[in-house]
Amino acid sequence: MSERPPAIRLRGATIGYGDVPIVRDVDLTVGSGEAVAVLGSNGSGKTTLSRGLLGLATVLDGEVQVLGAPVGRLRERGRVGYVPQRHSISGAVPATVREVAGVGRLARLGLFRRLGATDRRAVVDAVAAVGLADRLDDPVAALSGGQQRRVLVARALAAEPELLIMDEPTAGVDAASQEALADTLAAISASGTTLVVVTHESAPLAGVLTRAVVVDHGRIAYDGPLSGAAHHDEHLHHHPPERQPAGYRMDQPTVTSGPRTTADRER
Ligand SMILES: Nc1ncnc2c1ncn2[C@@H]1O[C@H](COP(=O)(O)OP(=O)(O)OP(=O)(O)O)[C@@H](O)[C@H]1O
Repeated sequence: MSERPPAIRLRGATIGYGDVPIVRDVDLTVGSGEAVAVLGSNGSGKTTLSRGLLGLATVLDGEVQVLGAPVGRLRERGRVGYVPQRHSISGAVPATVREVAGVGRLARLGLFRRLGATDRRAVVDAVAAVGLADRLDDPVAALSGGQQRRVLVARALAAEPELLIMDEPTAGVDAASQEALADTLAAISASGTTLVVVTHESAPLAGVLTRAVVVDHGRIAYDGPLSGAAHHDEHLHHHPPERQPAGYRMDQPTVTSGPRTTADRER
């Protein structure tokens, strides 16, 4: 048995935006090293739950602890990696794949440190892990949407986080790359990293994710083996959402992007 605290611990947690609750009265413990799928229909609250773990949505009631610390109080933020729900990196930023992945590594080091040889190697490894080794020095703007999505995954991997939270990492990613991602996540999981993956398509990652949490109208409707989740989530095969919020900048450190505003959502 691990002596580490649970990676995630929610007790009576209500999470929302402003003073509007979205996820209500949730109890959930994810042990260190677990690999969990968060499933549920569009709008059920999956993203809000994951953003609550990152301090990007408001904890309105109850307790939310991440890696043993109340949310927002974790000092080394690079211990938690996040792949946000975006289909691609919006253009206009003249950065290369290596540079974007490097930003993820900086989140671990603190922004004013420089990348050393070990860090640079971790960045290259992360990019290779998502199958983009041959695109390292290409501008991300020259990549396809699915490839840009993989760069976001590499950015999170580069920090070698203890807890990796991914929102729809396989959306818009082709089958071969999904397989590569599954292999990468399997390796990370085997090394002890805790995985929480919000997804509409658990099949590509079924070999990695063992436990499923199904969110329905802001509450947990099922928590058990992934194999038993399907009939609790009749919307599992719905298409992932199409939203692409404005104002997103890929040069932001991994977990510091602010919550979406109402204005963003209405665009
Ligand atoms: N920034 C926000 N401000 C206010 N309400 C929000 C915000 N983000 C999401 N919501 C609302 O919270 C509810 C749950 O949204 P959430 O994104 O958590 O759902 P989801 O289960 O991840 O859905 P999807 O599968 O479509 O991504 C929705 O009703 C949505 O309108």
